[in-house]
Amino acid sequence: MMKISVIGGGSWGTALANHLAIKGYAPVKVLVINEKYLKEINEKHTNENYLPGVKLNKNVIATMNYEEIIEADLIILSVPSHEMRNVIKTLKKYLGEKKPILVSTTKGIEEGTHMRMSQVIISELGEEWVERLAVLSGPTHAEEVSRQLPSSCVVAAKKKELAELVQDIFMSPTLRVYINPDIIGVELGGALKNIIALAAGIADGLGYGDNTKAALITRGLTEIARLGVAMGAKMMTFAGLSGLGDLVVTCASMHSRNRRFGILIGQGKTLEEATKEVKQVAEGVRTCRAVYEMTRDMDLELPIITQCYKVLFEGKDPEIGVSELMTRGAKHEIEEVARDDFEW
Ligand SMILES: NC(=O)c1ccc[n+]([C@@H]2O[C@H](COP(=O)([O-])OP(=O)(O)OC[C@H]3O[C@@H](n4cnc5c(N)ncnc54)[C@H](O)[C@@H]3O)[C@@H](O)[C@H]2O)c1
Ligand SMILES: O=P(O)(O)OC[C@H](O)CO
Repeated sequence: MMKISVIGGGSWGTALANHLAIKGYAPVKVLVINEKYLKEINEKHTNENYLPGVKLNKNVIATMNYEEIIEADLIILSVPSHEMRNVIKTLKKYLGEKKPILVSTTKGIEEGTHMRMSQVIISELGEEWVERLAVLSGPTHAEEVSRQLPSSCVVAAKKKELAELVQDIFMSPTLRVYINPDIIGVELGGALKNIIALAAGIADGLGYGDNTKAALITRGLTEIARLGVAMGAKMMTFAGLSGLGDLVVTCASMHSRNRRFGILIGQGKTLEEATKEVKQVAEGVRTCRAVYEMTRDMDLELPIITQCYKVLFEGKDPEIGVSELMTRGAKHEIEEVARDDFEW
């Protein structure tokens, strides 16, 4: 059986390690950066800060040692996007000649470079790693996967054989895994939905209703697809698990850190206050800034993302932001590129 390890002992890394340990992989080593979590996972088999109330499989073993992590045939990356480059730089030092499969589960875009996570990884490790790298994304809150509630996700990789191998490793009666060759679309779906989840949370915080939420989800998906296609993704990927699927779960669930962050902003809290209160990583905040900067000079209409940026980073009153979204010029619902069957 393959040896598996995980870098990032937060909610998602721990939930995935537990999932694979339940499937029979043993041990699944998880890199943590704090003695407290090391002791708690190895002695009590819990990670209360990140997965309250969840009893972990005894084969989930925490370590603070990269030497143990690189012994694996497959390494899962579950760190915040702003830490990915540092993590890969460190990993590279330990890898030497080893070439494990890497599975990125991080949903974000790097600020400054505007790279997707797989691009960050390849830029540090080199092009020869493209065929060793897969991306896993989809509507999978750690709180539910760790309780084995039926969930589904998607794996993208350059080579079909690698996507199928990773599919087989993660697939279980409670986690159904699909494959998709569109790495760009799968990564962007997971990263961009976080911005729309912030916007949905802001609308909730303002006291708006389900109609508002549905409008944000639907028109948010249009923006995700518009930007995604401009960046080389395939349109249909956004109708899948890493697009619509993850967007729905994140905008609707109180598990979502991004949605909870947005609610606090809608209630009038500052960026700093919301960051302190949510504690764990709300990826949409950095991703919103990265996307705003990346697209500022592009001829792309991204009204929800733009208003979200202005509310988060320019102190704009969110009610004014919503009002400006509502009072833009009248529009056709369907994108120009797909309008052939929709003209009068
Ligand atoms: N939580 C979920 O339900 C979920 C589901 C799917 C994908 N994701 C994605 O997975 C990524 C991680 O999310 P999370 O929910 O686990 O976040 P989290 O805040 O719960 O945990 C992040 C973990 O990364 C660790 N970490 C930070 N810097 C590190 C470093 N340099 N080296 C090693 N570890 C480091 C932290 O100590 C923490 O344990 C995010 O991109 C998120 O979008 C999360
Ligand atoms: O808690 P969030 O908002 O980071 O969402 C977690 C996952 O991306 C849901 O699939």
